[in-house]
Amino acid sequence: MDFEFDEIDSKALEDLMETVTKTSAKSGPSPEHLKVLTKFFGHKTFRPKQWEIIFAIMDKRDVCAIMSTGYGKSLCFQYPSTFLKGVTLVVSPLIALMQDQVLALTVSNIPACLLGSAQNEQRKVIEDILQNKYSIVYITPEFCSGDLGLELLKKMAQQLKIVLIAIDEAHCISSWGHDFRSQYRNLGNLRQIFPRVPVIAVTATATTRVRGDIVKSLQLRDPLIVCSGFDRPNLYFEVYQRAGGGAFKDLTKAMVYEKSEWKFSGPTIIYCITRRQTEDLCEILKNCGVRCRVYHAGLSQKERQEAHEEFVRDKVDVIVATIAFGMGIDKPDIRNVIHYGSSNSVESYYQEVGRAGRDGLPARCVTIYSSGDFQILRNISGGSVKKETALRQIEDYLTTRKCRRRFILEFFEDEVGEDKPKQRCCDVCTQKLYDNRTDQEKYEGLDEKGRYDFTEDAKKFLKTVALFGGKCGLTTYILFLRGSQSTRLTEDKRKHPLNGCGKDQSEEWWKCIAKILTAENCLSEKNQKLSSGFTYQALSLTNKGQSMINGSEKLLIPPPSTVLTLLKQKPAKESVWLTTRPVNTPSTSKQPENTETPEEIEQRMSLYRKLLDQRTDIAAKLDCMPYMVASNTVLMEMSKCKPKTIADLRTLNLEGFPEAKILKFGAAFLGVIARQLKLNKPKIREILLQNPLPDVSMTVTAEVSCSMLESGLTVGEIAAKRGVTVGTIASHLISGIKFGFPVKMSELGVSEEHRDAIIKAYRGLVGPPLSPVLGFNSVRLSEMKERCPPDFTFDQIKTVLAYLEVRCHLAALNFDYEEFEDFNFSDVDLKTEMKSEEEGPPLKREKKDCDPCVDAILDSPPREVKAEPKKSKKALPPWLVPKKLS
Ligand SMILES: Nc1ncnc2c1ncn2[C@@H]1O[C@H](COP(=O)(O)OP(=O)(O)OP(=O)(O)O)[C@@H](O)[C@H]1O
Repeated sequence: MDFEFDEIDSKALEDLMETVTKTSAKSGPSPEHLKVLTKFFGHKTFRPKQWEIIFAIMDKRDVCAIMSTGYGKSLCFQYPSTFLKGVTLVVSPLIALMQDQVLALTVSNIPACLLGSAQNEQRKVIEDILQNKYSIVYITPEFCSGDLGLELLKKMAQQLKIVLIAIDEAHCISSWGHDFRSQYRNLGNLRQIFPRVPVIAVTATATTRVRGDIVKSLQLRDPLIVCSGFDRPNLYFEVYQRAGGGAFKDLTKAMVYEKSEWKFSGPTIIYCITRRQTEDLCEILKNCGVRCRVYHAGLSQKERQEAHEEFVRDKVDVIVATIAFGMGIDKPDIRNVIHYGSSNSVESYYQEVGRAGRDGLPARCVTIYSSGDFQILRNISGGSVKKETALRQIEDYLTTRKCRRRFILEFFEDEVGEDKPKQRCCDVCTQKLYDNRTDQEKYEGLDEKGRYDFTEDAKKFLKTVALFGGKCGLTTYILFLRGSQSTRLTEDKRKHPLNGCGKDQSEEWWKCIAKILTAENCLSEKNQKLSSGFTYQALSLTNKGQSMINGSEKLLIPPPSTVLTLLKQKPAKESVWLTTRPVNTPSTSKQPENTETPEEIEQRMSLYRKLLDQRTDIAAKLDCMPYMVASNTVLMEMSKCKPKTIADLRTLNLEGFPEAKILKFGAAFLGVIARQLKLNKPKIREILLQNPLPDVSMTVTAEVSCSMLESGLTVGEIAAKRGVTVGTIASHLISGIKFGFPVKMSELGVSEEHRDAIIKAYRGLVGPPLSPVLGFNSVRLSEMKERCPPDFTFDQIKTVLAYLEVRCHLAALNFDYEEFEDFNFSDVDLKTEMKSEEEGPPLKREKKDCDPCVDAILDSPPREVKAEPKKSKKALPPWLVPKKLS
């Protein structure tokens, strides 16, 4: 194996192992365990269940772990081989998933490989495995049970130190599970091949029945059963009904409004019910400038792969998909999972939203549905009793008025805590926390008992059903009620006086009325099959419904939650602050106060975006996913702390950014930070463009020479390349100085001695205090030349004067001048000078702080001038006041 944990030699390791087995799981990991964890995985601590599991494995005990998505199951089976310096064999059902994991491990310098049945370099990989080159070997269940696989496994058992057998997605073993794979059934023979090696079975979902099946099939011996629970505290659940203003408007509920644009707050999956819906929605989003792709089973394998790749590589922000987009999405930073249309069961829903926020950061799970979705789902699923029950359960979830998290946890028979609204939990809790008004205080049209009078609308609906003889479905009745002139209605119905009697209410409203009437036993549903095979539900009158049409009985009931959301809301009292956005929800937990100014935040975000770009470049070069290089959190932290050296990076101890990544990618990120820090200072060229020196111009040819100098050529080389004299190039560069090109004085043959002497000569000629901006152009060069030593050239004199001119101009504009190294002095010096003018004699300055150029100016005897009126504390000394400030 070519990875080493060099601080531990093998003797020490044996001693350590003894200590490990003697240590109890409760006493927690030792410093050595944590050292390995940080070095290879970049984590500071184990999550509680992780350590329990890892301890059991190292104690040679079998484990069956049921841990929620994103809990960190992989670490449980990846860690033991790095710590024990052995090999772990992982059986996993999906090649794509294994490829991702192998890539991620390789990036972190943990040697890993993958063996599948249909693989090109099988022989080479097998050779390398047997030469102990890999710490983690991924293998498909099919390969495992083939002849070649069995032979390899036996050799591995004889020749290598196998420390663990891991069965990932272990629910595939059970026909009771939702993804049964027959090849998983044969995995029990691993026990015979590796009798003394501990086995771990991991899955995110397993009922008690499936769990029993796993233990039995894999022949686990007295396994430690660990269940992390189903709760995903970082997920925020929200549900909205489609409002009828178009799909984009609906989706804005799941978006954020930033800089006059609606955006998704990060990588997003939008699930739709049908392929057609995915395509329509994708088109709408594309037209609104969202980078998105569609994914469904009707696309070719290549198209699906491309869409998947573009999403995981951050080339598109949104994937609009059917549930075909599922297993094998390892992307940890998905910020939103949106169901545009209801899911078909609570199980599928929770599995789908489980793909959000696997990195542990907040993520949103938003459902935007319409009651019509259930009919579409019924048509797709065929309407078995099991499917019908599943649909009822998800509908209950969508319409519940209790905490949605609680609903889910109760559904999975998981532990539920106290029944009170919580922060950052779901839209229902948020509503309760921030708006504790009763329904009648909140919505219009409710009586003091919170009831709504549906009598009039109920009668309209029932009359419509009667008119159609109870033979039609909901859609037809609603078309009629809302005054449609569609040819789906016969002419007599289009012209009927009742046509349009309910046009002042929305489609969604009428769907709710139908539901209420069904629940009240006034309507009955019956499945009808058309000759085309399509089924629909006909709604007909019951006796109770019939008698309600002409009776005086009122339908005065508390409205179901679906209706409430359609009622007009009364304005909230000022003190009631309403939000359903988790990101905006204030937390009572202690949050560090952000003391950044808006400019600082903008700078940090600009750096963050550049770090993201750098990550994309690195990932493209390595052909891996960006999140494998560094997580968003790591980059966010870098943009906050702005490390300057590799040592700084190490000190930051960034979660999930281990030593291997620091060494591989640290320099690239540090480069971005260094560039940004410099860039944050306004570029002198930009300042001079906006506030040009008076009476200066620059030719195109001069610009070319300046650019060539910037590209690294010397003055001589530029002259040779352009076929002109050095003097010509010098004149180009001198004009460039006045436009902010950072030409070094030394490049034009000006030493510090030259500079000081020229400034002295200038001062002698013009006299203090200098008014450089006014003075430079009027200076006679021949006079200057006479005042300088004879070997000084005109170009040297012009260079220093050009610098002095820019320098003073910038000082007047209150900019600093770090780009002009030769004239680099801090603002403190200038301010000191300003202060001295305003408040008395200048402070004695330490020589090392002073810029010789400025000293030369400042040290000259004062000249009497008419004092300029003081404008502000920041007023400049008169000699620095430019002619014109734009
Ligand atoms: N001890 C830890 N400390 C901090 N982060 C961790 C720790 N263990 C795992 N993680 C992080 O948690 C995230 C999810 O880990 P992992 O992919 O192993 O989850 P999982 O349980 O296998 O999820 P899934 O069911 O989706 O496959 C990863 O970003 C991983 O780096």
